[in-house]
Amino acid sequence: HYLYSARDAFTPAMLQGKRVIVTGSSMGIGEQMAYRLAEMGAHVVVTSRSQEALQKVTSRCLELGAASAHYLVGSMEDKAFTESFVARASELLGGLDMLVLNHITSCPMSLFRGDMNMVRRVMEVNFLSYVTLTAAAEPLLSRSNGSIVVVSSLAGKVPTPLVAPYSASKFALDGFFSSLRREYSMTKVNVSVTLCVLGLIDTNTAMRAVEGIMSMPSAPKEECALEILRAGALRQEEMYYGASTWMSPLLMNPGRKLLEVLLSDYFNANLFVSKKTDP
Ligand SMILES: NC(=O)C1=CN([C@@H]2O[C@H](COP(=O)(O)OP(=O)(O)OC[C@H]3O[C@@H](n4cnc5c(N)ncnc54)[C@H](OP(=O)(O)O)[C@@H]3O)[C@@H](O)[C@H]2O)C=CC1
Ligand SMILES: C[C@H](CCC(=O)NCC(=O)O)[C@H]1CC[C@H]2[C@@H]3C(=O)C[C@@H]4C[C@H](O)CC[C@]4(C)[C@H]3CC[C@]12C
Repeated sequence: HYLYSARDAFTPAMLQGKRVIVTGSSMGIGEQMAYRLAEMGAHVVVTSRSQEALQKVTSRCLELGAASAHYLVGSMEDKAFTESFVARASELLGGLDMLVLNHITSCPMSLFRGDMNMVRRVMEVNFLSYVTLTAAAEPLLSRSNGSIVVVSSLAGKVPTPLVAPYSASKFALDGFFSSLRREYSMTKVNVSVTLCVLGLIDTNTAMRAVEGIMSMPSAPKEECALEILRAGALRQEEMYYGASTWMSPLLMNPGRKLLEVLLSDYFNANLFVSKKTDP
């Protein structure tokens, strides 16, 4: 009943006029999220390293009905770009209602053989830049009672060979953003955090990456994009898409949820009267 009623509660009007950032949106799932938002009449800012691709995406967003569409070019490996990005994007939007963290750096599927530069780059782009963007967005999202949407993977819940650095970055997202969600709840910060756990999606990147390595059914990026935005708009804690139906109950991990609640009783409640609490 809960899942059915939750799905019914979503209407495109929920995102009409909303001010939304989508990172990693020059292609793939991010590009499709920009188009779904445009179709719903949202204000969008898209970003990645490729200006030409972003120009095409923003033009298409305006054709599809976006209330406004802008792009900012830069790499999330560049700390100066990452640290200034949210301020620049929210200037264009006139505020911020939803931050969709989606970008990833490329890393081929292979056995880990000690490539520490690869591990550092993956953790920097796939994880640390998400934290930097969130820190900058938090005051704006608190003001709008907004939402953070974090795009993750089955590989961020299930240890996976051949993608150890990628998997580590996705597990890190779960640890950080699920903990941040607890802090928001305990300090009455009305910002939702949605972790999106995806199976294989038919983007060019993923199809190329798994070719000859794995045979796994893939789900359509267009529908995936809508499901991510639906979960964010409904302020769901987690969403599962593109994995087999029988996987979802296993991924929900009720034991972890129970421990989350039980362990929070051990904390001194006085520490959580304000978000600006020093430990
Ligand atoms: N496709 C799949 O099967 C699955 C995908 N996911 C997740 O979905 C999300 C999107 O995946 P997908 O659409 O396949 O990825 P794509 O490779 O299609 O898109 C990645 C995006 O990130 C951008 N990007 C890459 N490097 C950087 C950088 N250094 N700084 C800023 N932007 C960068 C790319 O643009 P540019 O090159 O122009 O910078 C592009 O827009 C990821 O978080 C991924 O982990 C999760 C599970 C499965
Ligand atoms: C390897 C992909 C990400 C890095 C990349 O862009 N490589 C290409 C390149 O370097 O040019 C991974 C992006 C999505 C992953 C897949 C995913 O997350 C779903 C499954 C999760 C499962 O635990 C393992 C298999 C997955 C299909 C996984 C495989 C690796 C990616 C394609």
